[in-house]
Amino acid sequence: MTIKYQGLVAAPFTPFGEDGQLNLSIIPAYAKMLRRRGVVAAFICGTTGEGASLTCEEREAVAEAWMQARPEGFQVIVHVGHTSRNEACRLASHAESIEVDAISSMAPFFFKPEDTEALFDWCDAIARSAPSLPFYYYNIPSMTGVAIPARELLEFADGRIANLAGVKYTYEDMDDYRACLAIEDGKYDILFGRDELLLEGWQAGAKGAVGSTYNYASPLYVKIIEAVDSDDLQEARRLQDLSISMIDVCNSVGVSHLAASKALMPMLGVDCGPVRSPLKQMTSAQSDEMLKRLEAIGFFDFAELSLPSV
Ligand SMILES: CC(=O)N[C@@H]([C@@H](O)[C@H](O)[C@H](O)CO)[C@@H](O)CC(=O)C(=O)O
Repeated sequence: MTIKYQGLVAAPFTPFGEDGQLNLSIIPAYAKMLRRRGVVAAFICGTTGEGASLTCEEREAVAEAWMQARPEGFQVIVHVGHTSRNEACRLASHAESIEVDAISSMAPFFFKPEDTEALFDWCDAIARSAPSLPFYYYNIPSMTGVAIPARELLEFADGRIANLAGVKYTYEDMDDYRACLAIEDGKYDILFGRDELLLEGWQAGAKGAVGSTYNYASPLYVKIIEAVDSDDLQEARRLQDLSISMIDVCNSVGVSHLAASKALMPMLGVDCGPVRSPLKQMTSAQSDEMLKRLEAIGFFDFAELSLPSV
């Protein structure tokens, strides 16, 4: 059952028009652009995709649009997590009915699972709603407030959730990350989710990584992976430092990292529009400031983009 995603998986932004409604028409160009820039799959409706701010009907429409648009061989993983288990199960069944490649769910983030068994029950119900699809637990304590070690969940669920494929691991606990990879010598696919630590994740044994900055800076990360794989750690560290500087800029312009980085997408030919409430939209002054600071760190060279005229 376990499939291994090898390489970069982007977590796409959900495209909205200026009216704040879905703009699905750009998804074909979005999928082609990702593929052309070295990305192997899309993890949709997650954090970057503002999945928690979409209705279930919108999430289904986004999943259908990616399935119709995806280039040959490009995989689609659908995040189906929700605060209502019934809705999460419904989204999982829908994902199975349109034959996506895998599903994933984060822990519920209002009423939270109090222990490993409660988290297992949550994942089990969702995974059973799409029994033919690989299921990934989405570990993202910074957003859910649930920091149950992923290794504990995998050990508890082992042999009980038939389609458990692994974890999408957006956390900095490298001991737990390594412990997940070590279970039966790599039985589970543990996708690394912290772009600013990709070097560390790859050294620990990651084979696949999911992230938001792979939407617009994938060439940089392709080079980090190549440098680690060829034991050129000095070069890998230099490149990872550029990623950290880029993320620092997007984190410090006065809006969320998500809103700041979504505003970069028109440069890639895919205008994903505004963010949805409650996130704050960037002002044009903030955007100009961000572009100036990105230019100063060489972003347009390492992300292989043209500097827009401002
Ligand atoms: C909280 C958050 O958005 N985390 C990002 C990272 O790619 C993150 O943006 C990056 O590490 C920069 O901090 C991803 O792990 C999220 C992700 O894959 C998703 O959108 O579901």
